[in-house]
Amino acid sequence: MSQHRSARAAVFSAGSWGTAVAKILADAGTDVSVHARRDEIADAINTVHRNPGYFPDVELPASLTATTDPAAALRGADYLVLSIPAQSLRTNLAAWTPHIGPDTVIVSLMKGIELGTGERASQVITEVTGVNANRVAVLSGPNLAREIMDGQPAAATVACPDEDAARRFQQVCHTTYFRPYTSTDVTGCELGGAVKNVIALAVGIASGMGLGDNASAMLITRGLAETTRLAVAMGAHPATLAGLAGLGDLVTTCSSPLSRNRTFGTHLGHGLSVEQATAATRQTTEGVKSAEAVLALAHAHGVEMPITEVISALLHEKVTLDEAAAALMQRPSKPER
Ligand SMILES: NC(=O)c1ccc[n+]([C@@H]2O[C@H](COP(=O)([O-])OP(=O)(O)OC[C@H]3O[C@@H](n4cnc5c(N)ncnc54)[C@H](O)[C@@H]3O)[C@@H](O)[C@H]2O)c1
Ligand SMILES: O=P(O)(O)OC[C@H](O)CO
Repeated sequence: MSQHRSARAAVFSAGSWGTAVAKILADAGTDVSVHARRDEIADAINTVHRNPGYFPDVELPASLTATTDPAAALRGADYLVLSIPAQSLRTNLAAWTPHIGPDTVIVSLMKGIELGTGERASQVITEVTGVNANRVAVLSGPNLAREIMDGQPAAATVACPDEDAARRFQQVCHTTYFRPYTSTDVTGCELGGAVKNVIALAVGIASGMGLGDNASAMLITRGLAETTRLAVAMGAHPATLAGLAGLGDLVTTCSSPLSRNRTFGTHLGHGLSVEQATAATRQTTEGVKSAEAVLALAHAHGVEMPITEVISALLHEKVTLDEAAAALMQRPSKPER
């Protein structure tokens, strides 16, 4: 990247988190081009500097532009920032790959595991694009898009096997309200981000069933234990799961009514079916699909994940709410670990 020009980032797509990260990047002085699927969203970003689909009340930096043309968005990009539903990544990325430059670093914002393959987003990215893993990074942490759009303070982790690449992206997304740290533990960050969505479904369900804060704390704490067991079995560093992309994200997602995963769980706890809860949810709720993929990883790695197991059974409507709660409470007694 030239020392004489600003870094340039292409953000795909103009959803909730894509828009928030595009704003962070632009506020940090990075040139940003957002790829939107719909003409009216791209036009509104370019003309009135707002995204009417997600944050009609927030004015975006005037330097932030949008297009529906992937080639135009990616032209000269130092960074391709990907923020689409994890289950749609493989197909979309295959279409975008011919436009990715030879030195472009790809940054995943996605918190999901691919069904069928059990792959994390960074693995799908290296497989589909052929880009070396040293050019693939992950940004993850306790980051509710709505709060960030309001300029409220937040921190996150940028993970990449190449620590210099992580440091460079850290610089281009560091603002007065957004503080990124670096890490080389991509596996830990991605698993922390994906599994917390499943645990947030559980906490939402408990809340919807009218259970108290003790039950929420139990699910958060034991949820972290099972997340850490899986992540460590897959090569992650345990400290990552105690950090922003682990405990931090788990706490914010399980506590906030802004979380789509927690809210989806609350709907289930109120007695809605999965179909009804899906109909009531407009935005991406990664945990609903990822629960099954996480459970498959747990089985493949011989790791016990009782909360994930019960949530997966509930999502497939194999157990009732009461049976799910009883299944967790009546497990054999054991030491805490
Ligand atoms: N919203 C947040 O607060 C937040 C924070 C951190 C991470 N994330 C993660 O970011 C990722 C994106 O979530 P989001 O909140 O932006 O979701 P969203 O539903 O708000 O936006 C998703 C975007 O992807 C596009 N999209 C939907 N289906 C698609 C498909 N099949 N093909 C191509 N594009 C498609 C939509 O048009 C939209 O632009 C998820 O993995 C989520 O876990 C979200
Ligand atoms: O709204 P959710 O449940 O997808 O959570 C959003 C972010 O991942 C919180 O860090």
